[in-house]
Amino acid sequence: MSDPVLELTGLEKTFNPDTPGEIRVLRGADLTLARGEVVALVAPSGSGKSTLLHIAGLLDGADAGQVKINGRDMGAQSDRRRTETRRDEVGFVYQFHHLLPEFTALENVVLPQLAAGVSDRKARARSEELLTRVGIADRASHRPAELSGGEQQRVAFCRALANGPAILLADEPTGNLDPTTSDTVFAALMELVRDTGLSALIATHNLELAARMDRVLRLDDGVITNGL
Ligand SMILES: Nc1ncnc2c1ncn2[C@@H]1O[C@H](COP(=O)(O)OP(=O)(O)OP(=O)(O)O)[C@@H](O)[C@H]1O
Repeated sequence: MSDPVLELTGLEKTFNPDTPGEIRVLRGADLTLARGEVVALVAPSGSGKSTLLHIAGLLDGADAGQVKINGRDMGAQSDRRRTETRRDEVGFVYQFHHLLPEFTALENVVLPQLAAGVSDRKARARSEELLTRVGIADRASHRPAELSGGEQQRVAFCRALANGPAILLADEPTGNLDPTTSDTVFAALMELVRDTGLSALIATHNLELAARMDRVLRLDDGVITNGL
């Protein structure tokens, strides 16, 4: 595959090893995401989607296997470099928005940029632009509790893209929304992803949404296979 942004090779992960509660979640999972590609990851509940996304996004480590981001083997990097990669090159969206309740929508998008060393003025301008693109610029000064579920999730998309990552990892990004809202919010996410040329790995139970992506992968029995 030409110019992969994310390469997962032979990932293995076992929780509670050598105990009666041992769960072998990943058993040699391989996955490659090309630049600009949007891939659906479909899997039964409990099969390890979140585990795989956490490892891909450097939030958790694998027992074996390799994670390469933009061609760099993450296992060979220092902790500091891995933290910077997670902050600057990977965006996350979860089923629940995880916005900071005491900050406004705009501030929630500004904060990760300040943490990355962007000036306040630039961070605000970028945040306003992102919120405009997902159609909620008029909600910029609202706190999360004053936003609908769909609006909260749109803010979470903007936050994930705030630092201009190369890769978006999304774990059931519209799984918490009613079907109609899920549809429009998902369309907003896809537009944002396509406009920015992002590569995205999006876990979903929703086969209709999965069918709108470039490729569908399945996670079953700890390995990745093609198709539904
Ligand atoms: N930290 C942990 N300690 C022990 N077991 C865990 C841990 N995290 C996940 N598991 C177990 O590993 C398996 C895979 O979990 P994971 O959350 O990755 O699944 P999932 O496919 O994302 O599920 P869902 O679609 O229901 O969110 C589950 O059986 C889960 O209980």
